[in-house]
Amino acid sequence: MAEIRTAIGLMSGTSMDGIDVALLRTDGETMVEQGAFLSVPYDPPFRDRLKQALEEAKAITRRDERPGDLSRMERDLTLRHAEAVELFLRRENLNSHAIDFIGFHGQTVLHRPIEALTVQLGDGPLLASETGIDVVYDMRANDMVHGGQGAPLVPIYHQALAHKIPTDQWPVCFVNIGGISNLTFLDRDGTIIGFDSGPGNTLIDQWVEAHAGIPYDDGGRIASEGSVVMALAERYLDNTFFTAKTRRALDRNDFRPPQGHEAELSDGARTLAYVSAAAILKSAGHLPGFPKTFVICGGGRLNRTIMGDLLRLAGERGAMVLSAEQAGFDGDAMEAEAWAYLAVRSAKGLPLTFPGTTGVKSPVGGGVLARAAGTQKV
Ligand SMILES: Nc1ncnc2c1ncn2[C@@H]1O[C@H](COP(=O)(O)OP(=O)(O)OP(=O)(O)O)[C@@H](O)[C@H]1O
Ligand SMILES: CC(=O)N[C@H]1[C@@H]2OC[C@@H](O2)[C@@H](O)[C@@H]1O[C@H](C)C(=O)O
Repeated sequence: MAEIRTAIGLMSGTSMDGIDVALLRTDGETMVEQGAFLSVPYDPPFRDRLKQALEEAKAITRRDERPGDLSRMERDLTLRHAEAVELFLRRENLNSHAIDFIGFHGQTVLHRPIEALTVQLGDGPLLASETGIDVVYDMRANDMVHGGQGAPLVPIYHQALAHKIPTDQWPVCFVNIGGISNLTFLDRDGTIIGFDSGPGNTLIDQWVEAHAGIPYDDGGRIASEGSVVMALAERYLDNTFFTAKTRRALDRNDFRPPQGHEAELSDGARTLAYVSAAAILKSAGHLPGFPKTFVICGGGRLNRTIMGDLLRLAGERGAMVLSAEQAGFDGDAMEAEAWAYLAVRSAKGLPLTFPGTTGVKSPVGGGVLARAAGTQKV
């Protein structure tokens, strides 16, 4: 029997809302047993520093460069991850010796697949020495070296979970609506296709922050009071990203929020919620078949306006839309779980990405292993 490992996954996503911590026991293949989950939010000043880091990162031309405050930021971010692990272990009454690996995503500050440039802030060796646990980090870079888009990486984890969906409901499409949205299409013949599908919550967050001073539209309530400004929605949906022949991984800055004068608060939120849902359906047009079931994960599933639009748009084409929870999963924990799963795969030398998921030439592994004493490439 394949060896079972215990791993902690750490995700700090494009929404920059905090650090998600998830425990997973897995063989890195079909055996997956979910454990506890903890979300540690960033305080507003730290979020502001992260936003500033995205600006400073625009100057990076080589992935090891850390202009401006980025070195200090990388250290502070890593120490916050170490604190999150410590808090998690304490709360779960676990000893660090019980954990084989940490899968450390870090914070993406720049992602330019056309230039084969991806930068995640996160110091693996520092996290390993702070926690005393082996850390697998930098899991996107090797994919890009081999011609991939460097994202998404979560599809292979979705595949490991998908057996929970009854086979008569396949093909199934997992959709993660985070800062950016991405999807994974799985069919019974083993087909696995994944790509970024559009602006998830980023535009909505930026809109309500600029015009109402709040970080996100809780429950989609503001949007529910507005109407879609179709001309504005179409401007986003006409972006060449949706019609290009090849799928491309997105950077947080690929879509910009509307100008203040283009809509009033609730109409803007309503329009951007519609854009989030319609973008997913538009991107799904590039799949080899239309899914029978959509499973919606990530924070966007809590925006009832986005979910309502998805139900209507997918329903018009005969598909069912389920939240992660309705399908038997934890929609908040899934990405952090994925990073734990990927860490175990990386340490076992199993591929992380595939031609159908990132466009990489052939399946490749990735990640760098930082031993609690010393670093090596895996
Ligand atoms: N209760 C809620 N109502 C509406 N939206 C919510 C709610 N909770 C979270 N969100 C949205 O979800 C976002 C966070 O989602 P999530 O944590 O899945 O993203 P992420 O992991 O940071 O991003 P990515 O998957 O792109 O890396 C928030 O920024 C917010 O827009
Ligand atoms: C470069 C980068 O960090 N991309 C993220 C981002 O957030 C969502 C989407 O864009 C996805 O491509 C990816 O994260 C997920 C977890 C992934 O790689 O599967």
